[in-house]
Parts: sequence; C-alpha cells; structure tokens
Amino acid sequence: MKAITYSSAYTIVPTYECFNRCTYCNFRTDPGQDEWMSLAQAEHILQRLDHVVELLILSGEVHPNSARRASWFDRIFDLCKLALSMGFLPHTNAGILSFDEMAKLKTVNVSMGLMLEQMTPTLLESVHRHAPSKLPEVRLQQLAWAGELQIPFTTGLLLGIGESERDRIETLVAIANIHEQYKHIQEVILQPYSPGQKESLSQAAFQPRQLIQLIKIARSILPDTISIQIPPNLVAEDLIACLDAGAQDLGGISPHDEVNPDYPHPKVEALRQQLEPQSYHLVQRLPIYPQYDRWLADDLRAAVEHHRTAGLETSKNSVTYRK
Ligand SMILES: O=c1nc2n(C[C@H](O)[C@H](O)[C@H](O)CO)c3cc(O)ccc3cc-2c(=O)[nH]1
Ligand SMILES: C[C@H]1O[C@@H](n2cnc3c(N)ncnc32)[C@H](O)[C@@H]1O
Ligand code: MET
Ligand code: SF4
Repeated sequence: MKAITYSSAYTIVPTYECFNRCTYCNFRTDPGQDEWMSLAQAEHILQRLDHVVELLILSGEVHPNSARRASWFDRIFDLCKLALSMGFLPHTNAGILSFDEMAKLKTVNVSMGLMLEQMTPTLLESVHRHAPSKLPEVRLQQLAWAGELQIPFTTGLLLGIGESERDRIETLVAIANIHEQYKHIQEVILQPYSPGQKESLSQAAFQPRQLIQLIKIARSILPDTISIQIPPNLVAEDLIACLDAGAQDLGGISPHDEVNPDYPHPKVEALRQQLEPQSYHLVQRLPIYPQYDRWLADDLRAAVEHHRTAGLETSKNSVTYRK
C-alpha cells in the first residue's frame, strides 16, 4: 500500500477583488466591487467547521501603490491570527507580497504558497497581458524571499495556458534550482487549467495524457523530498494514472474549490473508496510537512505539534510522522 496524502481544509477569501486580469481566472472581481470578509463573518464561518485543520486564505490582490493596500494586508493578517486562535493552521496565498509583508505573514502561517505558473515571458502577451503580478522574475523572487525567510512553501505550475512542453520543463528546473538553494519547497502543484463559467479565455482543458507524462518528468527533475500535488477535482477519472505516474498528494480537500468553482472537490470517503482497491492508502496530512516544523516560531510549532499528536491519537488512518 502506498500512502497518498491530503489536507482537510477550508478556504476563506478575504476579497475576490483583484487588480490583475488573468484571462483564465474564474475568481476575481474588479477593484472596489467586492466587500472584504470581516473578522465577524470569518468567526461565524470558522465556529461551524468540523474536522477541518487547514485554513487556506486565498485572496485577490490590491495594487501595492493603492491607498487600500495596508488595510487589505492587515485584514489578511488578522484573519490568520483569528484562525490560529480558533485552533486552525493557516496557509496563505495572497499573490505578490513585499518582503516585509511576507515576513509578517510568516508569524501567523504554518506555510505559505504562490504558483510560479510558467517562467516563459511569452504569456505576458496573452493570458497575462493585464496581469502585472504574473511577471515571471517577480514570482521567482517571491520564491527566493520565502526561502530567505525560511517559510515552508507550496508552489506549482499552471498548465495549458499557452506554454510549450519545453517551457514546462524550464519552470520545473527553476523550482528545483531555487529549492536547491533554500530547501524550502514542500510540494509542487501540477494544476491543469480547467475552463469555468466566469473567465474570458474559455479554451479546452489541459490534456490528461500530457499531465501524466509531465508528472513523470517532474518526478525526474524534482528531488524526492518535494511532493507532487494534483487536484483530484481537475483530473477526475485519470486520478489513478496520475498516482501511478508519481503524484503523491491531493492537496487541500475543502467543501468548495474557490479557484475552480465549477469543479467541486470529491468527498474524502469517495476518494478513499476509489484509491484503496488500487493499493493506495489515503492519509491526512497537515499544511506543513514535518521536516519544516523546526522553522516555526514557538507558538506556531506548539499548534502544529498539538495537531500531530491529536491526529495520531484519534485516527487510525493518520501517518506516523517522522522528524
Ligand atoms: O482548493 C484549492 N486549493 C488550492 N491550494 C491549496 C493547497 O492545496 C493547500 O493549501 C496546500 O497543499 C497546503 O496544504 C493552493 C495553495 C497554494 O499555495 C497555491 C495554489 C493553490 C491552488 C488551489 C486551488 O486551486 N484550489
Ligand atoms: C490559486 C492558483 O490557481 C490557479 N488558477 C487560476 N485560474 C485557474 C483555472 N481556471 N484553472 C486552474 N487553475 C487556475 C492560478 O495559478 C492561481 O495562482
Ligand atoms: N491572486 C493569487 C494568484 O493568482 C492567488 C489567488 S488566484 C485565484 O497567485
Ligand atoms: S488568478 Fe489570481 S492574480 Fe490572476 S486575476 Fe485571478 S485572483 Fe487575480
């Protein structure tokens, strides 16, 4: 039996407003068109969650020069603090951050994330023409800063947005290189672009056959300690083939996929039933991988350790985490 991991997650969205206009996005609204999530609203939601460990804070972006940037950042910080105080483990992906913002968020997150997406600059003339946050060198710099700050980090590729096969390999090599320097990448998401209702791009989804091939290539480029994550709701009937190719993680399983709202996440029990007959054992993990616990400040490390021991006591399906 091979272990396949997932995280029991819930996603909150501080705001859907975003100054970028990625043509494949089904998430964003225009700046000023969305009311931000209040702490009271968040508390109301969080109080009702059962069996959720990870709180994923996923946000649209307010322009760094906007007068509202500071209050946007403060809201995200406060939401993380609230989540921690209620026993959840926060993982934030709020797009591009300043070094100072990233350093502050490290104090209230057990891990963070940002998709590198693709390194090729050609996309700046197509899907990212109106998305200043998607400059490849800016995103690569974010990964470097996360490394300098010793933040356990999740990144990944967005596939099928106009890149070539060679571009994908270059992006994987860029991730491997930055990890070589800082050793901070805990997982890489291979995210097939999947068309939704709201976007303007509206092209065919990334081909499963290509995804399976890419998982094998990624496995040969990335070190073994980096887990390859695939979203089960976007690969549907090809899930087992993806696992056979070397993917080991299914990411955060939450009631809604906020990024791909047209593709609901399968239930954990349904996934388990799909995996077990194929000799794959579904195991819950935390949003931080055990080898990074030592990078956390004392309060965060205590929260994580609480979950690791609680998990071992209450679930016969949980992993024996090794230090
Ligand atoms: O439900 C989702 N979770 C997404 N997650 C959540 C992710 O699966 C988990 O938060 C991490 O694996 C940590 O447990 C992301 C996290 C990142 O850091 C970067 C990108 C994503 C993308 C998605 C996504 O499209 N849908
Ligand atoms: C949270 C991450 O989700 C990815 N993302 C944004 N839109 C889509 C889509 N239509 N399909 C798949 N992934 C998407 C982006 O790479 C973003 O960084
Ligand atoms: N805006 C951020 C990004 O694209 C995170 C949310 S995307 C729906 O990287
Ligand atoms: S993908 Fe992220 S950066 Fe791009 S428009 Fe959507 S929310 Fe904004």
